[in-house]
Amino acid sequence: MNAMNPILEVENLSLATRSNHKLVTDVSLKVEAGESIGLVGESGSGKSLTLRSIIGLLPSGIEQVGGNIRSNGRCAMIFQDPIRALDPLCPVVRQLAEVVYYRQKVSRKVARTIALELLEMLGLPDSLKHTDRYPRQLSGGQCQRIVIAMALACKPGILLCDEPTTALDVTVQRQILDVISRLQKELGFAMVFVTHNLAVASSMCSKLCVMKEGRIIERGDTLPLLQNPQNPYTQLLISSVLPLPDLERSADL
Ligand SMILES: Nc1ncnc2c1ncn2[C@@H]1O[C@H](COP(=O)(O)OP(=O)(O)OP(=O)(O)O)[C@@H](O)[C@H]1O
Repeated sequence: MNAMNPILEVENLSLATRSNHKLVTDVSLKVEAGESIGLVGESGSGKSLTLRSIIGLLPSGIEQVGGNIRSNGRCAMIFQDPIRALDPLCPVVRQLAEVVYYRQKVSRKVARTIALELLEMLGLPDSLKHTDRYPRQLSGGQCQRIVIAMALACKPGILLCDEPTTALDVTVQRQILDVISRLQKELGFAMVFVTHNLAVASSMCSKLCVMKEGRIIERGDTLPLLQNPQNPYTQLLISSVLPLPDLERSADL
C-alpha cells in the first residue's frame, strides 16, 4: 500500500443528532497501512463519535450528515471499559472462540485452538485454557487482553482504540500499551488511537490530530506538534500536563 492508497480515508465527516445539533464537523483523516494516528482533545470534542462512525457503531439518535469513509481493510475496535465489552454470563474463552468461529469461518474445534493461541499471544495465564472463567473472575487488565484478542481474531487491517487503558490502573495501563505496540509491530495493523492523555498518545502514535468542539483544529507529526504547537488550544492542552518533579535535582537537595 502506498501514499496514494491509504488503508483508511475519512473525508469531511459530519455527525449530528436527529434534531440537527452538529457534534462532529468536517473531520478528515488519512491512515496508511501500519501507521498510528492519535485523536486527542478535551472531553466531548468528538473523538469517540469519530471512531464509532468509522466502524459503523454510532449510538442511536446520531447520524452521519456529511462526508465519506473509505477503508481498504477490516476494522476492529477496543473499548474503554473491558468488563462492559464482555458478556458477563459466558466464559471468556468461549466468547473468544465464538468471535474466531464467526469471523474466520473455521470449525468450532479449530476456533477453540486459535482462541487458545491468541490467549498465549496476549500473555494470558495457562489456567484460563483449562477452566471456564467468567469476566468477573478476571482482573481488568486480563479482561482488556481478552478484548484485544477478540479484536485480533477479526484479523484487522485497522485497529480502533477508544481510550483502551483509561479504566485500568497505571501499571496495568503500561502493560496493555506495550502489548498493543508489540502486536502492531508483529501483525502490522494500522491504528486510530483515541485518548485524552498526551503521554499515551505520544508513545503510541506517530501523528496526532487535536480535536476541539467536533473539529480537528491542528494536526501533524507527534514530536514536532508537541514541541511547537501552533494553535492556542493545543498550547493550552500541552501546558496543562502536570510535569513530574526533576527527580535527580530533588535528590541532590
Ligand atoms: N448518544 C449521544 N446522544 C447525544 N449526544 C451525544 C451522544 N454521544 C455523544 N454525544 C455528544 O457528542 C459530543 C462528542 O462526544 P464524544 O463521546 O465523541 O466525545 P469525546 O471527545 O470522545 O469525549 P471523552 O473524551 O469524554 O470520551 C459530546 O458533546 C457528547 O455530549
